[in-house]
Amino acid sequence: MGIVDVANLKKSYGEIVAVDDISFSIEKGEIFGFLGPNGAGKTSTINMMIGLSRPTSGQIIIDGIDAIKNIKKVQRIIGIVPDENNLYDEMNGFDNLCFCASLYGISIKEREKRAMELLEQFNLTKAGKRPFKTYSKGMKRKLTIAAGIIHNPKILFLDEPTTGIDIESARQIRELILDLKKQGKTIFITTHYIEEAERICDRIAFIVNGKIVKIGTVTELMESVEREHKIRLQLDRSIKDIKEELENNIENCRVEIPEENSCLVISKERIALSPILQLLDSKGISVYEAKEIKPSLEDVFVKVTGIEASKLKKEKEKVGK
Ligand SMILES: Nc1ncnc2c1ncn2[C@@H]1O[C@H](COP(=O)(O)OP(=O)(O)OP(=O)(O)O)[C@@H](O)[C@H]1O
Repeated sequence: MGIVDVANLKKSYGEIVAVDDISFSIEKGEIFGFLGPNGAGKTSTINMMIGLSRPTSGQIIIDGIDAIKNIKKVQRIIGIVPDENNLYDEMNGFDNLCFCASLYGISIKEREKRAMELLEQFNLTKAGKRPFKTYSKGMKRKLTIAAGIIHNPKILFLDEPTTGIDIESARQIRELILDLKKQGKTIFITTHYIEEAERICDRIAFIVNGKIVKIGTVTELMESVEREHKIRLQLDRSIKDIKEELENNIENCRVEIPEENSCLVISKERIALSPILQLLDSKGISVYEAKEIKPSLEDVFVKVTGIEASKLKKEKEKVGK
C-alpha cells in the first residue's frame, strides 16, 4: 500500500467520461507525475483527490484515510496548488500567507514565523511587502506554492505548476519541488511538459482520454517500448534519388529524409556505419556528420499513446501564452 492509493476511479460529466477507471499508488516521499495532453483528465483526477469534485465511482485512500468519505481529515495533511492562482490580489505576499495559515488554525505567532520562512525560502522576502497583483507570473506561482505548504503538509498536489511562466521561474519552481522532496514530502504533479516530468518525477503515469496507458520510472518507460537505433547523417545534398538503393543495401534498415541535406538511418539492431559511408562515397555524396540519436521519453510517449509530439508541443505553447 502506498501513501496514496487510487482504485477504479471514474468521473463522468454527463456523456463525457473525463476519468475512465484509473488505478495507481504513490509511495511515500516520491514525486509522482501525471503526464498527458489537454483534456486528458489530469485536473479532473486531482480535483477528486483533493475533494473539489466527487468521483462517479472508485476509491481514494490518502495516508490510510478514505478521501471520499473523510475529505476534511485528508485536507489537513495535504497541500494544494491549483493550476490557477487563488490568492488575494490586494493583499501583500506576507498577509496572503498568514491568511492561508489562519485557515488551518495556526497561531498568529507561528503563522508569521512560517510566512517569513517561506518568503525567504522562495526568494520573495522583499516582494512579500507588495500586493500580490504586482507580482510577475513566476512570482505568483511561487507564492501560490508557498501558500500550499504553509501548514507543512505530508503530501502536496501541484496542478501544472510551471505552465505559462518564464523559463527561469519554471527552473526555480522545479528546484523548489525537488527541495520539498528532500524534506520528505510526497508530491503529485500534473504536467503536459515531457521534459519536466522526465527531470523531476520518480515515476510517471501517461494519461490519455481519461485512461492511464502506462506507469513507471523513466527507465522503465524507456525500456517498455522496443528500442530503435537511429543515426542522423548530415550530407552535401539530398539522397532522395538513392533512398531505395540505400535501404536495399543495408540490412534491416529504413531511411527517412527529414530535411533536404540530411537523412535518418533507422534499425532495430545496431547500425554499422562503414557500408553506408561506402555506398554514399561511391555516389559522390559527402558526409559531414554522423550522429547517434538517443531515444527520449518523448519518443516513448508518442509510441505508447499514438499522440504526435508536435501536437503536444502545440497544445503546450497554446496554454503557455
Ligand atoms: N466541469 C466539467 N463539465 C464538463 N466537462 C468537463 C468538466 N471538466 C472537465 N471536463 C471535460 O473532461 C475532460 C478532461 O478534462 P480535464 O480538465 O480533467 O483535463 P486536463 O488533462 O486537466 O486538461 P488541461 O491540460 O487542458 O487542463 C475534457 O474533455 C474536459 O472538457
